[in-house]
Amino acid sequence: MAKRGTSVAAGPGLDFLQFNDLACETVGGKVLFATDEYFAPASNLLKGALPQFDSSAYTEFGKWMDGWETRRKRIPGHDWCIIQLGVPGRICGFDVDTSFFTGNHSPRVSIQGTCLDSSPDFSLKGNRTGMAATDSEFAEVAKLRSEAWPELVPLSPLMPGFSDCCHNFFTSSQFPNRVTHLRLNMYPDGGIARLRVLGIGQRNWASVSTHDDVDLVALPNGGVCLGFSNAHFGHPRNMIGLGQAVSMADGWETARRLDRPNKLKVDQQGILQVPGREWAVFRLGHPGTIHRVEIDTIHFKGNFPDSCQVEVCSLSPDEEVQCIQNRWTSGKWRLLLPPQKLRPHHTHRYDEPVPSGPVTHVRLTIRPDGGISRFRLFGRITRITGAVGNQQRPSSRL
Ligand SMILES: NC(=O)NC(NC(N)=O)C(=O)[O-]
Repeated sequence: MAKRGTSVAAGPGLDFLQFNDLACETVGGKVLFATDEYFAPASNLLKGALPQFDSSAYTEFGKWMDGWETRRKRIPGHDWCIIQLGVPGRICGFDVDTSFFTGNHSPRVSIQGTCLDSSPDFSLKGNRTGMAATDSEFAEVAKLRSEAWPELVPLSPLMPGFSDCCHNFFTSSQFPNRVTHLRLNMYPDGGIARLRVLGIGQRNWASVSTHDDVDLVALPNGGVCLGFSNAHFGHPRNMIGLGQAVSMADGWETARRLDRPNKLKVDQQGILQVPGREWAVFRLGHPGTIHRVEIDTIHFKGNFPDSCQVEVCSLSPDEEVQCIQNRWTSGKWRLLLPPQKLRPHHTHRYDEPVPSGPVTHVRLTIRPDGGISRFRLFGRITRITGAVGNQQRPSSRL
């Protein structure tokens, strides 16, 4: 198990904790089956919000807990559930978060995974607190033969959910294949607050034509954040999530920079002249040519950035490794979108960016600081050799 607070390698210089959560309910992840949901339903595992605790909250079944919690087992066997990922992809690691489960946390887990051709047509519905799986649900799930799925995390101990040790990190680098479904096993029973499944989406690009318009940086299309200067209030990966942001927490928000001058000056376009900036770098899901940029400041009203700019480059796998290792201080960046004044709570559409040719990486820079809720890069895929795209990367690298 990887220790809390340490960087967890997912490739040369990469930390899988920065990757996307492919199972979160906000990207369509769902629990299809759970052996038992007596104290709290398994669907809680996939909530986007951080786990909560209310010392005075009880249900008719026992203490209210914000996670998946089964009854104390008095029969042979162990508890498990089947999760359908919202975004199929390569899994680099897991965070099994036991927040607030102390004295009732699951002592051990293992995780299995597979890639199914089609989604099973059954799924748990509604609040299942107080329920165990029925015989017909067991018969349905038996058809998946999930007990034989490859093991991504072997049987491993879990720490209880005290605030200093509630994150149990596991790497999954030994399993390079695309995954659509997981089986989470608790031995023998107990509670887990959240399961974060960290990886990179993998779309089937063979079915996409070079004439189709696609968001090349979107999470389901394989976009991934590979570096950033500041993520104090919200991680930049949130910007490539599905749909419109639900709140400020669903976007990228930096801390206020401390180097903002006492008296502010603007240039002729009304853009603030300040020394400070914040940035985030993404690898596109597929190399492509970008012809439309969207920058959304929805929800950021008193804290939107004054301006932004977008740069692009095309990197080979080795060049990408070098850039990650030197924290993106190098790179062959070209301007895609020159500095633009931004407005609060607004979707900015730029239909005529600088023609750039095929690119693999993008850097969004904001001045001096603030929040962006969504970042979209519409374009067309280009089938080029030698450049980095998730679908073309050797299995030894992400
Ligand atoms: N106090 C508890 O949490 N007890 C039990 N759990 C719930 N949720 O009531 C248990 O022992 O598993």
